[in-house]
Amino acid sequence: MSRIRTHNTENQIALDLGDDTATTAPAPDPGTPAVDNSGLLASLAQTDALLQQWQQAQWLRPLDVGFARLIRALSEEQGEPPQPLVLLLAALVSHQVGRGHVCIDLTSLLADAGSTLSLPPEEPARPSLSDADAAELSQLKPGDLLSRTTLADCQAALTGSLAVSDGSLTSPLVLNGSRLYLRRFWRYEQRIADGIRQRLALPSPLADPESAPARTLSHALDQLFNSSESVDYQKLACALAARNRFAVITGGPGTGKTTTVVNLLAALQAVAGQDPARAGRKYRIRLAAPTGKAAARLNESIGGAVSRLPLSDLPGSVQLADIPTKVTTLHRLLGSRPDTRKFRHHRDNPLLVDILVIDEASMVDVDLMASVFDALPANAQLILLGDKDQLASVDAGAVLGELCQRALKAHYTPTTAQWLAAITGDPVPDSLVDPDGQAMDQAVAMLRKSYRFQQDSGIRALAEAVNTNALDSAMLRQIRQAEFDDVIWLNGHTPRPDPEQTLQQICQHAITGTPDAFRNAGQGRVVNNEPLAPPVGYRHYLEQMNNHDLTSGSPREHWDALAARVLAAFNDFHILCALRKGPWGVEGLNDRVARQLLAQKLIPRADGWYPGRPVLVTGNDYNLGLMNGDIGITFSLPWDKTATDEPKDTLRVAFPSGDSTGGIRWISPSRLQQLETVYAMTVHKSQGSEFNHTCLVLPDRLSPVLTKELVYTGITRAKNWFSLITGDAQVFRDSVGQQVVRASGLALRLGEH
Ligand SMILES: Nc1ncnc2c1ncn2[C@@H]1O[C@H](COP(=O)(O)OP(=O)(O)OP(=O)(O)O)[C@@H](O)[C@H]1O
Repeated sequence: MSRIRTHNTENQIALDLGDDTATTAPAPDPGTPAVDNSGLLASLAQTDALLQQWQQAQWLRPLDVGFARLIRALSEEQGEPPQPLVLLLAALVSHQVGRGHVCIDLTSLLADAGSTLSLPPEEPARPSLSDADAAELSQLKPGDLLSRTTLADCQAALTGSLAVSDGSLTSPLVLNGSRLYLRRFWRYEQRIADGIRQRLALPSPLADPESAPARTLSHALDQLFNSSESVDYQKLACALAARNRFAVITGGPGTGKTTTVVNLLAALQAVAGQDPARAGRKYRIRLAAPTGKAAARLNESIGGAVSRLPLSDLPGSVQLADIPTKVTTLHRLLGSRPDTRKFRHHRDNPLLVDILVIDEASMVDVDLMASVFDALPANAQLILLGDKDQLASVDAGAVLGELCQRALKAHYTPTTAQWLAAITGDPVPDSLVDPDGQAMDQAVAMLRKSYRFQQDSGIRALAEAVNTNALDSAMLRQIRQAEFDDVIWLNGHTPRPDPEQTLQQICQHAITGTPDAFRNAGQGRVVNNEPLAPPVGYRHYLEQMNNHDLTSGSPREHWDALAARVLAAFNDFHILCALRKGPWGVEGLNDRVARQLLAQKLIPRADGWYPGRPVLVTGNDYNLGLMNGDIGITFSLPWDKTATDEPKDTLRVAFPSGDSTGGIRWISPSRLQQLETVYAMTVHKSQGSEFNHTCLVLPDRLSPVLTKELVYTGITRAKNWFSLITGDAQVFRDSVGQQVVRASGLALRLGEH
């Protein structure tokens, strides 16, 4: 039987899923959707009509329907029209990729189509839909259509289709057991799995604990760690990661991921320095993060950690210059080019690197992770750092989460446990040993102790309660009654508050940070032996902005220093939302907060460009050196005066330089293309950031985006103060009960070998 092939590349047929206009397949005549007696769609035309209706109701994207049509057109071109079920599944797998899944798991789909697909969505259908159409839609949900379909039916229809293969052919769809993929995503997953497996199979020169390199490692770790704990998980993570060409170090906020990786790099350089075969040549190390913001944050923390290294105590004459402190974005590292998702570095032009460390790896999607593996030399070491419990990447995949699925119990084999004990001197707890541990388990280390938060920290206790599904009435009472020093639930006593009043309360909170609501009005806290200022709101940075005596004659450095202070002050408070749209979302709250700031005369206007406007960059701009996620603040500067004119103020947006110099880039608003005002941002966008005081706003209705991971990520963005405001108290509790489960086959593939 002949199979559908792509014309030139596999991507052509798999469509560019970022581009809604990518398909040209015509829309066949819509008939009236109907189901036959078996509950299945009777014809291709009816299937198409149904998909079109779902598109009209915004249940599906035009891209999803376009993809199904393309499958039909290509099959018909080859004289074998597909079954209606194949078209339906094609549209649904495309829909799932749009929701962050790498594939669709047919077993879950058939067991509970409604929640697997999140269809119908909880948001109301488009208002333009007529009552009759809406009524019809309500009868034809994917769950109803598939209620009498079995996995065997799906597999038979798919394997009988020209558009589907097991991956050995360049068909647009790939079926692997019960998982159906768009081919492009199947390839990403395969490239990642191959890259990991190949690295895990490489022999390690450290495998024999009695060998010279292993003894050097052990000696270096002893110098780097001097914990009195019975098991030092940081030291254990270093040893494990040193042994493998691929390793993952996961841990919650402040568990010492940065500290651990700096020690690891120092230990590896010590081993390299002692290795006669390398003749003193140290490893070429690069540090990267998925966003500019995450890279900047690591830049800030890594310098300090490197400067504290006891280098003179280490073997191998490790120098400060051997440990990098500059962090770049992954896109920059790989060499992104405008208008293509192909990078400059790939298999045929690999990166010149021996060790690559990626921080905030939970934000890396399958597409980017596959590109990382492509660009790495085969024997280069890859170390992923991140918090497995955070939200997964915005785009498809949850690579870090999947790799860390078994991290809690570790599953180290007795061999690994003995090796770790020999190298670190600490016995591995029995609870972490499993004779049936898989190869991947031997490369994952979890940090288990938070050093950033004090024992009595409410932020830490609340984050842990959310993460472990232990949000009990005692915890709710504690945050309602401000029993912790650092956490408040501003309207926690009101189960269903008046929406308008709550939105006003959010705006007021945004201005002052409501210090009085915190225990002791936020006074008297000491953190790291330093007194901590009470929590603030946005008034704080706006006052900093106006509180200066600079003039048009002031040197540029003074303006830079002012901008740096204002940007730092802006980091002292932030509102995070679960949603983008609506009054509880970023769009509604940005508008409201701006109007409130205007009403209080803290800003001169509430729309367009004005001094004080904070902006979030929403796309990479390599010409300007700005990355998606960068935050800048608009200033009015007296710089453009000419000799004869009156001084004329000019608006410029100040952005941190993004390197470790702490410099400022001043950019004219007219040059900025992709941005939005950022008094409020989504929790998704806030990943990789940290704010002194974080306010999490949850809406008045539950929706599928409100999950445990979202709430946990929101809470852990708070460094010293956390406030919660809810449109409905129950929504907070219910959100924590919902979990993100992203369909993917990566863990399975790695477990198979
Ligand atoms: N073993 C340790 N003993 C004492 N303090 C430590 C230890 N490890 C880390 N710290 C301190 O804890 C704080 C957090 O450490 P670090 O920045 O390495 O954690 P992280 O996991 O990278 O944090 P984040 O969640 O911000 O990414 C730092 O102040 C660091 O100096």
